[in-house]
Amino acid sequence: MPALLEARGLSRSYGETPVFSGLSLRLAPGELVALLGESGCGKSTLLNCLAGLDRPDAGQVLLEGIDIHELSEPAQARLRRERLGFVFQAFHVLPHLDVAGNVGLPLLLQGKEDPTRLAEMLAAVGLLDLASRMPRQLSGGQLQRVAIARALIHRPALVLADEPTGNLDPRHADGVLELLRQQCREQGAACLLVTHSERAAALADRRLQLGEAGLEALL
Ligand SMILES: Nc1ncnc2c1ncn2[C@@H]1O[C@H](COP(=O)(O)OP(=O)(O)OP(=O)(O)O)[C@@H](O)[C@H]1O
Repeated sequence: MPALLEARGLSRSYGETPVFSGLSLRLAPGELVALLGESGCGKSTLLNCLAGLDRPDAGQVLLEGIDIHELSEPAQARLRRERLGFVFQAFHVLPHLDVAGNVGLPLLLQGKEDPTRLAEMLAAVGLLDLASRMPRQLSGGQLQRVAIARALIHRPALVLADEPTGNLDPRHADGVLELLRQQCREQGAACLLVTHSERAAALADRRLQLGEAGLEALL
């Protein structure tokens, strides 16, 4: 099967300090892959390079066959807006928009507002009753669920999620994992999920470990 996402020979350093070098990775459509590794090993840096939010020092990232780092800035931004769902570790919820405004933003930016889809996503993460709340009035777990719903509402081909269940109780964590699985199963999306949770990793189709030896498959 052709890869939905393919990274070849990715390297990234901060100054003289390498974070990783020569990493290669393939995600097929419909796959949910867990990315594990100790704190500070470079998981977020890798996700940022895969999303085009950070530039690797060497290597290529192909999303649906397109080398994203070769695109102009506006073309890259458009590709991210349309094909990518990114769940940031720090949420990056916009403080001046309410819950519905944040979750609906990807559709608004594409000129494809869809109140039915918005209600469906809010319900899926248990935030329908909080649709008009402002972010400052939300708990950490609620903010995390806003970030998940916003990442999935436009049915992205690729989901990159940085510890999306880190702030959630087991019930909500299971709900979020089920949503990610559904996105893979029903939309053929590929999902790379950074997690420290055994429970989340156990639900993935494959597990990869990032460490000093690079990316290794875990059985
Ligand atoms: N802007 C930066 N300048 C210098 N070093 C950085 C910068 N950002 C990250 N680092 C370093 O790069 C390494 C990888 O960081 P990264 O955030 O990718 O790790 P991580 O595996 O996601 O960690 P965690 O599991 O704690 O979130 C760390 O040692 C970190 O200190």
